[in-house]
Amino acid sequence: MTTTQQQPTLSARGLVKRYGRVTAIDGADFDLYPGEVLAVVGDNGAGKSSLIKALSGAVVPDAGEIKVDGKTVHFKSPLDARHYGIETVYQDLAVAPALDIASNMFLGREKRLKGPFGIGLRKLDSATMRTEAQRILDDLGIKVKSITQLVETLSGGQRQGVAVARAAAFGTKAVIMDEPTAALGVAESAKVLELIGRIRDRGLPVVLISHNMPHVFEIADRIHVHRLGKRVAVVTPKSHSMNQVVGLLTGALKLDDNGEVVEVASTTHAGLT
Ligand SMILES: Nc1ncnc2c1ncn2[C@@H]1O[C@H](COP(=O)(O)OP(=O)(O)OP(=O)(O)O)[C@@H](O)[C@H]1O
Repeated sequence: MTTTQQQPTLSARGLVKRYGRVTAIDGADFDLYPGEVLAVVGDNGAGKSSLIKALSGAVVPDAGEIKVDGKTVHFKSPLDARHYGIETVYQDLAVAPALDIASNMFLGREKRLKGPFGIGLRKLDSATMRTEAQRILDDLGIKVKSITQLVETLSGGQRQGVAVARAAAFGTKAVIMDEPTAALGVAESAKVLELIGRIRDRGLPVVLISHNMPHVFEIADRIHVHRLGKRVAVVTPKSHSMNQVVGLLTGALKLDDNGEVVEVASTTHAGLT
């Protein structure tokens, strides 16, 4: 159960990221608490991807602060974020289709044989990697024919499962997922959502970027609404309706000082230059 009395696992204050004249993140705040699935929603171009890229080390923000377990961090690359236990599953998945499942699970973290074969000849310990990869998939309830199956022979949902399982296996603080169900059918999406729930229940908080409101309402504990480069609201599927969340992300609605949803008077394009 999430309470905002806890210390966030991953948080940010006042993040800014500019690409030339475009301000993709404009003073954004962010909080992920232990034991939760936090959905990040927003219109196209709101800056969701840029925000998670900053949180996962893929871009370096121009200003602002990121903290892991309350300690300020300065990620210079995704590897830095990984060292802190933050794993990201990107939209394009970054799996190697021509390699088998076990090799994909250990991509960049290959195990070498002990002794002269491993140290001198850098021979891979394929047997151990296969056993461990199988255990990870079994733990998460992901079924595949064989751990030595090439990833290119898997369905989109199974590939997503391998990428998510890899993140869940190596992440110790958080798993961030950018639109994990975007390319999947109904049944495969349901499996990925189930998997997200299982990862959360095993104690690893998940950040889920999604345009799919029914998915968000099905799985998220809290919803971070992003608009024009910043966080404009945090609500829950229990306290707010899908229509309200859509209103908040389009700017038709806003939260007032008491946290109540109110309509925004129609604007006359003030502020647009
Ligand atoms: N590498 C880049 N170079 C230039 N502009 C960029 C770059 N990445 C993002 N932007 C711009 O920053 C803004 C925010 O983009 P971002 O991809 O973070 O938004 P998003 O909310 O994830 O959008 P979508 O839902 O469409 O993926 C957009 O105007 C986008 O065009």
